[in-house]
Amino acid sequence: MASAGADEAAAAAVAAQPRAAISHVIFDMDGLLLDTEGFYTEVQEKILARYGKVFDWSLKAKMMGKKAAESARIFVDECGLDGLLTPEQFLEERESMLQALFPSCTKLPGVLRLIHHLHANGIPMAVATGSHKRHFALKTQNHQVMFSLMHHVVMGDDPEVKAGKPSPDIFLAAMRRFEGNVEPSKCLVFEDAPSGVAAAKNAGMSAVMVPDPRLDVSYHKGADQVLCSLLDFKPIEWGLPPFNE
Ligand SMILES: O=P(O)(O)OC[C@H](O)CO
Ligand SMILES: [Mg+2]
Repeated sequence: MASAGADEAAAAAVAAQPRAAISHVIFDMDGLLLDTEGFYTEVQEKILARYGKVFDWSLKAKMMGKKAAESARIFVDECGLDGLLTPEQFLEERESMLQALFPSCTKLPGVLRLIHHLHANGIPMAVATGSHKRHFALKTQNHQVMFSLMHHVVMGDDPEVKAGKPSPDIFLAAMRRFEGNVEPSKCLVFEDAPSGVAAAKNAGMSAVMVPDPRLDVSYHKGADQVLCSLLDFKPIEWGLPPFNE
């Protein structure tokens, strides 16, 4: 067993050489802060079952994190539903089911601890979500306090977000809305989706991925760090103030 002295020396070494000198943090929302991805899966499984098809995780990996219209197009194309269902009909069909589910969403493990810690230490935070304004309101209605700690939120239907993730648009817009002149290399993005990790990297930022365990590990590549849960995040590795526990 390592001695207390050895533990302290290891912590000092990590602090002396962080992976990056992060000053600003940007969070994805669905599947990262809020446990909403299961709702999308459930509803999409139901719609696809009507066509005798099964919704699987390779399709999920392509759809998650995207703007609604983009993920609808992927759903129709990948499932071979052209001529049977348009992307617009798909969005309309899933809408009432999603609206009923979103308000009951819960926070994912470790979210509150990390956000309160960063806030207490004066680290500016933002949210960058592919969700549009109407869905954002439904998902966050029971999590207002947490979102009030964000400097700002950028949504998928924001005029500055021309293309959804993996385009860097949303993360660059989030970066520009912080006060001062913030460099991408100083921004750390937390994401659950492969397209979100790619968007962060395309923006020149660091990316910590917290994927669903059902997502194949081949989708982890590109992330600077992959964690099972936000509870495993060690701020000191990124030049951020350490937890006090
Ligand atoms: O993961 P987010 O927060 O970018 O949300 C994207 C979609 O709304 C859900 O996949
Ligand atoms: Mg997400």
